[in-house]
Amino acid sequence: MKDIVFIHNLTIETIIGVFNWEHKIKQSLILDLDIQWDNSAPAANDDLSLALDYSAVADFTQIYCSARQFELIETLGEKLCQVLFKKFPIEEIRLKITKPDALENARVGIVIERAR
Ligand SMILES: Nc1nc2c(c(=O)[nH]1)N=C([C@H](O)[C@@H](O)CO)CN2
Repeated sequence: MKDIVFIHNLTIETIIGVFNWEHKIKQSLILDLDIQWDNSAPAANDDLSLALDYSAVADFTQIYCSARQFELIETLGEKLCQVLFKKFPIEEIRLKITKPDALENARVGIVIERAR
């Protein structure tokens, strides 16, 4: 089994959606990130500089997503993975994006898994 650093329930307000009315308002998205990271060295040394700092990843993700505008959550997910690979030395990401207000009678979203 591989180690993970996770950030779950990261709530972001951004412009997202395919319809014209969605281009004029911000909507909530909930992101769950599971990022592969070997946690043994940071644990052995009790050293944040060896760890994947979840607050740095969460802050970066928040700023990136709230500053961009896409139609599909698939596009946002793909672009976010690409910039996370550039910004942090990470190898694999599982990303779930939920759009909680999209449907009244269901919870919908996507899951993607990407490797560098
Ligand atoms: N697979 C997807 N389906 C839909 C998306 C999406 O981003 N990915 N978006 C919409 C609309 O924007 C919808 O959320 C408006 O309520 C519809 N289907």
